[in-house]
Amino acid sequence: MSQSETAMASETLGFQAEVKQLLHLMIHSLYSNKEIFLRELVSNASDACDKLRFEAIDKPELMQGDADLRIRVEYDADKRTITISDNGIGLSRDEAIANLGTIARSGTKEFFSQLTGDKQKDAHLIGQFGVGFYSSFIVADKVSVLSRRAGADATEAVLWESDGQGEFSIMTVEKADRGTAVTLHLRAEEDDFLSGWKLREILRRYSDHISLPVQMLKEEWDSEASKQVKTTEWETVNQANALWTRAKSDVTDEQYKEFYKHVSHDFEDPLAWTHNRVEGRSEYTQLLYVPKRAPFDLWDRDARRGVKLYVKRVFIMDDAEQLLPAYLRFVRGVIDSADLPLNVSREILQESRDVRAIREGSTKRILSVLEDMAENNAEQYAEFWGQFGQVLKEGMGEDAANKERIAKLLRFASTQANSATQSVSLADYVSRMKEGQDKIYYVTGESYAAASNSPHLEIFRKKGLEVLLLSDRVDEWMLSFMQDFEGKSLVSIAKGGLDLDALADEDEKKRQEEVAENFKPLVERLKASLDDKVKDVRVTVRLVDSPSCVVVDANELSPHLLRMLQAAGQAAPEVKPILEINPEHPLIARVQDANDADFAEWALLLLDQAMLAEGAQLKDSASFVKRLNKLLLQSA
Ligand SMILES: Nc1ncnc2c1ncn2[C@@H]1O[C@H](COP(=O)(O)OP(=O)(O)OP(=O)(O)O)[C@@H](O)[C@H]1O
Repeated sequence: MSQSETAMASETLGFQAEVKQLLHLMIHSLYSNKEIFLRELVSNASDACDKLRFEAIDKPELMQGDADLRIRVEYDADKRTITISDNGIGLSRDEAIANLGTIARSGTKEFFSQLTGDKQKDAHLIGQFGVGFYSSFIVADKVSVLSRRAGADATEAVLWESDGQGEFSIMTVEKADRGTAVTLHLRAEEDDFLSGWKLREILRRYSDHISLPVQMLKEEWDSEASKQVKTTEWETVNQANALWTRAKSDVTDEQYKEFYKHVSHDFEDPLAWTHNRVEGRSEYTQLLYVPKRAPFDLWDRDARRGVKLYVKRVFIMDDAEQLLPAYLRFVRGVIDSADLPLNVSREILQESRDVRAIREGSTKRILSVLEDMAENNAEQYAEFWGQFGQVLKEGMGEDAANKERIAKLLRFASTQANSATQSVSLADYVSRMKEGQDKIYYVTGESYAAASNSPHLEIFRKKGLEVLLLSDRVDEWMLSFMQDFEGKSLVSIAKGGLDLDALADEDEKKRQEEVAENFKPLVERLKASLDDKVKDVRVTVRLVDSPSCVVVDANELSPHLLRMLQAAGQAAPEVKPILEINPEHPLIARVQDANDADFAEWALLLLDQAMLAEGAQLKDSASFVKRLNKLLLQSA
């Protein structure tokens, strides 16, 4: 290496606690997959070259006469080292400290709290997190990073070194050329990697898709020494063209998968992908992937998104959020535009017609991938839905143009399957509708258990009518954008008067009217007694086993939504419930016979227990308990 190390301003710093934890876990859980360190370091080197190429659009002087970007992998069998070097953007001293000693991603703490100590589970989690640079320590007991930032003087280079135990040292040194060289001092048992053949094999497997040349020194057979010896000539060991520019037929599934790992920093294979060249009004290539697993920061609105933007093969930016709507933020991949200017900024992206065309086209593509999966591979779709269903639901509100397609992709829990798994599509529901049924019924609740035990379901269960059970946080919001599906309106069974007329025969209707008439005096008495606590009291047919329930008018916010608003600290209007009573329940007969002194207590009890069943918290639970005990004793 052509540097003279002047020990200037050397300091030793500690890793952030999470880095220490990550290093420890990684070494122990990823050991069976250790060759991935090379993929990660080559991937970082390639990113560094991409970044330089982008910065050089405005500042061509950064190239300093060396515009042939490339990555080199060398090994030294005597010193037992492997060095991965690039002539990319490089790191300044401050950047080295910030990027190679901390993890600057929000949610890192929460992520680490999920780790269990179980190697296999943790390996998955770490994979999701992205192992990156730190994977070097799986095979190395000392790592040196020598780097000079593009544009910085030769004397402003930096040498970062660590044994991965908790600290790293950093000093300012000299480096003749721009870029980064990462040198791994291999652990004693890792000598296998000190082989040109072995390293080439790993590079072809994991890094063939890298669009820059990955070079190694050519080796020749030396018959005198009876071994392969290195020459001084560099040769390129990968295909070195951008994978997405190749014809589909020239790319194997394995290559697609490896490329996915490079762009997504994911550890696992993707679930599906779509690769197309779009021509016409706007010209671009898209290679988009649906991951298998949700990243740990899927719910973080500021988390990085996954699609990289290239313009004519030049990397422009990571996570260009304009390229896909937010509800598809789980998608990873690359979009390469032939139309955008190279100096495109985030502001320009926002206004660009080309970007709009790309977004619309890419959204349609992803929806097609999902539709295809839903139709032809239900098991895979179920896996997708389990991970990303809640995010896709946001599309109902966010993407009016594709609402109908998204609606078909939705899956719900329902009384038919009687399980919390969301597997019922609206089309399934419609195909099972009873004769005379013209509505799609649903109920919302804080949890699956709350929804599936709702007293509102009683009559539906009795009549064998299917009801969708909704309990995801996003559901109430989604429902406000979903009035109907294929001409059938969606109706909450906990709102408004229940209109099951279409399903009741004449005798039943007549009987209901008679019952309502007979109970009029009781209803009036309850109204008077509960007064300002309820909006109305009425007799219902929706209950079978419960004596009472509460509902709200069809145009009012559901109690569940109100509670969510309150929990989020938002001002929520006060909505008085409508109390409905089940005339067939023995307790109602009991209330009817109560004397004036007890009647008020019974009325409150009917209301409070209905509120509880619905999931509300009572304002005065102590009085409820007292009242309950008093009335229990009376009937003993
Ligand atoms: N060869 C390199 N040249 C310049 N900067 C680098 C190089 N390698 C790493 N870095 C810097 O160090 C940072 C951390 O790298 P690391 O591999 O840990 O994470 P990452 O690539 O950002 O993402 P992930 O953790 O998902 O792999 C990078 O984001 C980059 O800024």
